[in-house]
Amino acid sequence: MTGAPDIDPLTLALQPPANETPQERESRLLLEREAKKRSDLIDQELNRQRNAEKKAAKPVKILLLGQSESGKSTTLKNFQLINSPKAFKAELGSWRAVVHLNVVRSIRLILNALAEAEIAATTTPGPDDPVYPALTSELRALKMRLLPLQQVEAALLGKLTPGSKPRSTESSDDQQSSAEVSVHSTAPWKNAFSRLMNNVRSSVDGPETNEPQDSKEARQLLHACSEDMIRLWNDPLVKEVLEVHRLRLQDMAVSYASRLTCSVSNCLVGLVSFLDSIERVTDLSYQPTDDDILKARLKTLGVSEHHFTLKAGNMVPQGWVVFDVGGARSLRAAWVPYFDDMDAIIFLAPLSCFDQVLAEDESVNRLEDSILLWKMIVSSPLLKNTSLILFLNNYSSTDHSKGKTRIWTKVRGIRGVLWRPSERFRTHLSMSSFLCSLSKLPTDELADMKKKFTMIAKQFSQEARGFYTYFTSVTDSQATSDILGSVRDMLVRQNLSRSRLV
Ligand SMILES: Nc1nc2c(ncn2[C@@H]2O[C@H](COP(=O)(O)OP(=O)(O)OP(=O)(O)O)[C@@H](O)[C@H]2O)c(=O)[nH]1
Ligand SMILES: [Mg+2]
Repeated sequence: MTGAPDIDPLTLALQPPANETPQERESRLLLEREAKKRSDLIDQELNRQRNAEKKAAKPVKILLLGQSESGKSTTLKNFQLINSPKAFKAELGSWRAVVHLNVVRSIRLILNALAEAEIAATTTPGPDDPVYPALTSELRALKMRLLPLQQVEAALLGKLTPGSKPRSTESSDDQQSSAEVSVHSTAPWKNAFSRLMNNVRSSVDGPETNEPQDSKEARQLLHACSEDMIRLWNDPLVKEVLEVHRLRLQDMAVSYASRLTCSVSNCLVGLVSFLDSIERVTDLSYQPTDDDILKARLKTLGVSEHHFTLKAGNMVPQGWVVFDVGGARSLRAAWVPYFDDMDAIIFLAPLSCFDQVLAEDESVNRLEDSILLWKMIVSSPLLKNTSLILFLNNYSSTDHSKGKTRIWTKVRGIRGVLWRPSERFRTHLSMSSFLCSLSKLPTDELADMKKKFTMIAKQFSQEARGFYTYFTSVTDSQATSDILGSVRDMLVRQNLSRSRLV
């Protein structure tokens, strides 16, 4: 069959007119070239925008690193408080249980020290040994009356990780008695607590009505012991016993003893605030404040991931992911898989660790460990392009009552540390409350500390990268909010400039 040739109408329309003159042809081609140029430019711009959007849509990833008790989880809580306050509030009930565990645990550590004092009274001390004061009959009676609190601790811990034993980095029975409250970050501990306390809604909306019997009993027992706990903590003899206990055990090379010492000293530092607020936190209607939650100690095991949507200035809100890790030595191998693809590391170096040893290894000074850890992180090839944000933490600690923390102030001989506080610094610390004094530390000492970490960052970084330092006190929510605000703005700017939008 024959007919008209099958010509595409669009091709037909685009064909040059049949009677086109050479000048018309010339100007048509010129117009076509210009149109093509414009079209290519538009394509290029669209591609660039697509790539930029792809990059901008990628969440900003931050990894919190540092040794145990350096303040990583406290920094994360600040992120939550600032960026998802509703979720933070919804967890009040869960945190109340953690605060109660903190109180019970610190009381138990004091009772342990009193028990040591009683045992020591039956033996003859060495010529240089600090000697325990004799316990009064009132103190002995107090100790007996507070023993049932151990059941409260066991009950709360038992509910913390249902179906499994509460985790601990320590193993023997004795050590178990001084073990820290810790749960694996993948364990649904908050759900477990919620079930235990059955109060997630009521903690937000009003009084609890449906609390399980065992947890109610635990709270009532805590409330009933409140006066005795206050009396114990305020007894000057107890302070003396704790001071002698610390000095004695510091000089002993017995592993368990040293472990207990550092447990007492390191942990009570974090728990003192609750010992000073026993009446308030054991009240039957107690609801934790934001401040309480920031100070409540719950050791992290494993790595946990937290998602936020943050808005910097008039920018489009952006996804952020913050990773919190367990800082104990045995948990550090789990960090490495997270090194890849991080935008920034926030490293927390605690300033309050000159005279402390690691809870998990009493032969290691905390400051030395922190410096070695910083070196390892700075020189890691996986992190060579990652920005470093250093929080020199505890700089301004105004949140502890004066005097009561004085027992932890003695700076004793530190052998083999990479950075040694000067005589002036040591005198300064030993004269005043350790925690309270940090806000008044000689500025040249702080500058030295900053210089030390900065030098390592410069010396061990394989490539040029962002490096920012802040003096922080992450239990101070206002100050931390300002710092996290500037970290956010800085990372947003950095991300934008990487995606060439600015
Ligand atoms: N006063 C004061 N206490 C702090 C500060 N930072 C942390 N703490 C306390 O120190 C304790 C330990 O803090 P965390 O944030 O749990 O420490 P971490 O680094 O997460 O420790 P791990 O989970 O064991 O790795 C808590 O009781 C905190 O309240 C600070 O800046 N000032
Ligand atoms: Mg933690």
